[in-house]
Amino acid sequence: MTKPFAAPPILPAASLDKANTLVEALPFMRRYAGATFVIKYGGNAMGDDSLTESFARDVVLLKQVGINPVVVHGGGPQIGAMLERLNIKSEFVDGLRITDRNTVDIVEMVLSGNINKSIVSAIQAVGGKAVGVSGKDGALISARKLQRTKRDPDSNIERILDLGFVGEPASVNPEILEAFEDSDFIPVIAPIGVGPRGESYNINADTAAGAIAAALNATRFFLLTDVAGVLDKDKVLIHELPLARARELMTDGTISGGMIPKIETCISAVDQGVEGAVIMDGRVPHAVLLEVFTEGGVGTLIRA
Ligand SMILES: Nc1ncnc2c1ncn2[C@@H]1O[C@H](COP(=O)(O)OP(=O)(O)O)[C@@H](O)[C@H]1O
Ligand SMILES: CC(=O)N[C@@H](CCC(=O)OP(=O)(O)O)C(=O)O
Repeated sequence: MTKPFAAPPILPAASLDKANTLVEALPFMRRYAGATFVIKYGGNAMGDDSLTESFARDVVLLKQVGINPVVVHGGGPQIGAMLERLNIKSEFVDGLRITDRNTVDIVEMVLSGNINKSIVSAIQAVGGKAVGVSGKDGALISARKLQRTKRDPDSNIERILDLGFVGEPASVNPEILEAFEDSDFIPVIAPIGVGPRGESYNINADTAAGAIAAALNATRFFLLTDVAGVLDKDKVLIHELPLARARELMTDGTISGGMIPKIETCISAVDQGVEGAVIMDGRVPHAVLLEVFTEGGVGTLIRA
């Protein structure tokens, strides 16, 4: 006798959603297997322990599915807090911290010490393996002093600004990072550069991350910030931004303030061969996973 047909059990909607999410992720896992992703993790996204934990889980998952994540971190607010504790005044020009000899010591201590090791610990606490390096290790980031000029609005004379030990990457030697590619270790990089005489330079973390993404020919460069992505004139998120359009939006003033150096960094990374740069909200839990493994993503994708 044939068995009566048994109706399949009805899955609760939440379980079905989970299954669909996993199925949706599969083609992305295939597409990105073996790819390098450089992720800039900013100081503003670090304040909250649960956010740091969700970021660490995302990075570990990427590594687990065969992607090669490289983390470059900032720490502006944390440097500011330490300087304040030590009663050292700090000023910014065009978003860059004026960094005298005293300040560069503190910047290096906070970035390569406290912050770097707390991200390494966060990754290890969720089961990953991480190793912290600064741009000085393995001569990863050779830096030169950043030259800045500013036009005086009254006299219209261009003046040279001395930002002290603020540097820009002169060259990136990715050898030390290549050593981690075939290992289980996730590199976590502090944006400190080394000058010709072994001196330390304070490099804006977006800039350092962009230079590393370019040197590694990364498939994706993620910039985690505190807005959903690039917004248009009506404050609506732009999902895809070709390079030419990005330049137009800077010229017509739609992109301003802190977003300008980010876009410039993304344009330069894409110009140098990075397949796509994504600006997205690091305050959204699991922002990286949602961007990588879901259709449409969550931020603004900038590409050629
Ligand atoms: N078109 C734009 N789209 C999104 N953000 C913009 C735009 N133009 C200017 N911004 C500003 O840029 C800021 C991001 O830069 P910034 O504050 O320097 O970020 P972070 O601290 O993460 O480095 C946003 O919070 C926003 O105020
Ligand atoms: C030259 C310069 O300004 N360097 C930055 C480096 C840290 C950084 O960029 O951190 P966020 O990404 O968190 O802003 C600074 O001293 O604050």
